[in-house]
Amino acid sequence: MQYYDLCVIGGGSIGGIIAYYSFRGGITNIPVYYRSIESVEAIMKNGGLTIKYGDKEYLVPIIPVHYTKPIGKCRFIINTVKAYNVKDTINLMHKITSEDSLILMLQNGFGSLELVEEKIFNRYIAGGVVFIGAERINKYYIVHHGGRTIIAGSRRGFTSKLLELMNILNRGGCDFRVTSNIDLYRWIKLGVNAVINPLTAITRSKNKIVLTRYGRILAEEIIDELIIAAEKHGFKLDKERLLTTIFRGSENTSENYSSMAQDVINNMPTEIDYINGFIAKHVGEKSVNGVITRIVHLIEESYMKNNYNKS
Ligand SMILES: NC(=O)C1=CN([C@@H]2O[C@H](COP(=O)(O)OP(=O)(O)OC[C@H]3O[C@@H](n4cnc5c(N)ncnc54)[C@H](OP(=O)(O)O)[C@@H]3O)[C@@H](O)[C@H]2O)C=CC1
Ligand SMILES: CC(C)(CO)C(=O)C(=O)O
Repeated sequence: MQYYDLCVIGGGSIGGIIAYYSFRGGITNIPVYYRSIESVEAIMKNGGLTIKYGDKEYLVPIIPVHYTKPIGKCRFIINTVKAYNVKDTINLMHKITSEDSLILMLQNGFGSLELVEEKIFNRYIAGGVVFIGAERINKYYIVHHGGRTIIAGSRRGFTSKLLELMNILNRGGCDFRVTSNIDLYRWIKLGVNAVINPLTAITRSKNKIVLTRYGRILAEEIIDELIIAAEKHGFKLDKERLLTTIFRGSENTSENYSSMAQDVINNMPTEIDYINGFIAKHVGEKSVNGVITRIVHLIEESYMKNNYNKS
């Protein structure tokens, strides 16, 4: 059985950026798993992933693999598929891990980490929040639009494996940090995504739309409800600090189309249920977050002609 140091499941925008930092951090053989044969073939033809960062392009020589044909076990597995695809990767994660492996889930919103914690035992599992803007231009070409911080932590207790992963990614230029309170950061990141993602998706705009007058008004309305939801889970968030984080996030990634805006532009399903829909479940369906969730679902319905199976 072949052993790899690090594997990525889902080599889209964020998975590609993780492969880039890992490669620069000294990991040379990186299997990256994809859902479609088209992605595997396009990346093989290109000789790897091309990452544009600033005005430079880097070729990252990954090993593209279809998710139904695993090629070996991995010490670190970084899962960067969309939240609604996580359930399809559970089997793969079982196959490519051993009891010594660490799985890091990097999806936005709530639900993905919980699902993996529920389904996978005898493995180290961690969650992380990503403050990076990345855009997938085509199957093999990804643009890094700014930000370089990832905060990760395990809800099953401290593991030094996360520090090992931190060393690799830090060497590669990523500001990867480890926390003992990952849920606090997941709530803060939920605030960032609950504002930036639907506002950019509805308007099909770059992240800087949030910095406009109505962007700021809506941000406050969304965040007021998020604070109530967080309190129900025992987290007291400060509104002004949260808004500062959100607006700074929009500035740092101002030229990025959020992952949800990219979904809408590409006629794909969105993660709205894991983000604003999750907040609405706590504060009522008639809330601002409830309305935003329904508007984004309406937009999805306008282009989803049964050509993609979300279930
Ligand atoms: N884009 C961004 O700027 C940011 C995104 N995030 C979060 O990161 C996560 C990933 O988003 P993003 O990178 O934008 O997503 P993308 O849509 O760009 O990429 C998703 C990737 O997952 C692959 N995939 C889907 N199903 C499977 C499967 N069953 N097995 C293996 N691979 C699979 C797809 O394969 P294929 O190519 O074959 O379709 C694709 O390569 C999301 O939760 C998002 O919210 C967080 C911060 C910033
Ligand atoms: C950080 C941000 C807002 C970057 O665009 C993101 O998480 C996303 O696009 O999903």
